[in-house]
Amino acid sequence: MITVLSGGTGTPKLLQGMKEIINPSQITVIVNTVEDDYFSGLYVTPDIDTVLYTLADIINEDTWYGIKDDTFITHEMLKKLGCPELLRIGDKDRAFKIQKTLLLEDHSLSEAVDIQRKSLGIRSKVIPMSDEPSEIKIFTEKGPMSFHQFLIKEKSEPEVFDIHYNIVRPAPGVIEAIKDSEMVIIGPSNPVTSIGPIISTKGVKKALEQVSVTAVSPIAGGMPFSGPAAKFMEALGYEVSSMGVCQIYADFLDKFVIDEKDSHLEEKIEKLIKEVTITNTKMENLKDKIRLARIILGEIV
Ligand SMILES: C[C@H](OP(=O)(O)OP(=O)(O)OC[C@H]1O[C@@H](n2cnc3c(=O)[nH]c(N)nc32)[C@H](O)[C@@H]1O)C(=O)O
Ligand SMILES: O=c1nc2n(C[C@H](O)[C@H](O)[C@H](O)CO)c3cc(O)ccc3cc-2c(=O)[nH]1
Ligand SMILES: [Mg+2]
Repeated sequence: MITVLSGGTGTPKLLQGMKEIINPSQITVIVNTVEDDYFSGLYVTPDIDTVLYTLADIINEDTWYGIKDDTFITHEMLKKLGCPELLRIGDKDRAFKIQKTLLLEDHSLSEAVDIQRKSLGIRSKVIPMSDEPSEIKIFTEKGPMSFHQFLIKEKSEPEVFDIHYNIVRPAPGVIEAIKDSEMVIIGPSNPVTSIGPIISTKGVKKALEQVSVTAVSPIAGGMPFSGPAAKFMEALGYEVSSMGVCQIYADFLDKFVIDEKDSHLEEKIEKLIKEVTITNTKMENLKDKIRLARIILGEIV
């Protein structure tokens, strides 16, 4: 069994490559829930839905959220009716979110996700990091705001001073999945607001210290490939580099895959962890994703 820790963009790309070279039923994905929130009365779990749509091959790869070729009739009508949504939710995607919201009336989040996973014919297990609600606050020059206000309304522009989120208990199966795994892969997701909440979940760090953990850097040449990771790492006092990412994971990390642009960091990183692999970590197409997955899985495939 391989367990993967995931957010909603970088790691789902890697999952596309992994499921091509190992039996999907051998994969368990533990997903970030810190951004989960209500929009238009629906309980939206962005990273979970992206992972489910990716494993079901229906993800919109232009945005890394929502369903490909979806329509936005309800979203546009809501705007006309004067109750616009912060998130641009598609019509099929909305149906999926309505189903999850209804399931949550008498199921936990992890039970609801497992029912939706099966309804999409996905053989990999998908587990939310926790069944407990999280709350995240981004402290900026414009004052404290929610993750989506910062990301979407403010387009990640304001300067960030700090990030706070509450520590939650793991969902059933999270600690067991880590402990029973041949290897745990930390995908190239935002180390602060995607992987940070997962490794801060009670008992997860201790479990990671007992197994083989490999991570892929979401940073190359001092820059993230996308999104606000640089601002968040700076706010927490980490260098915006693969070295900074390595320091965030240093307590439990065994192997680290970094980009060719960071080969100058190899020696420094090897002082912290056993094994460094240098390769092209940019995933532009399925070939890239399979090549990177093969390097990470090594002798397992
Ligand atoms: C807003 C976004 O959060 P989320 O959608 O949850 O995304 P993740 O945290 O899962 O991933 C963002 C993370 O991914 C890195 N990324 C993107 N493409 C690539 C790639 O081709 N290779 C690679 N090694 N990393 C990639 C990117 O730099 C981001 O840091 C968010 O927080 O950004
Ligand atoms: O940046 C955006 N992210 C959108 N996201 C992604 C969401 O903001 C995620 O939290 C981020 O990708 C970070 O994980 C959506 C996710 C969904 O599940 C459904 C709809 C959306 C819509 C948007 C959007 O309009 N803009
Ligand atoms: Mg996310």
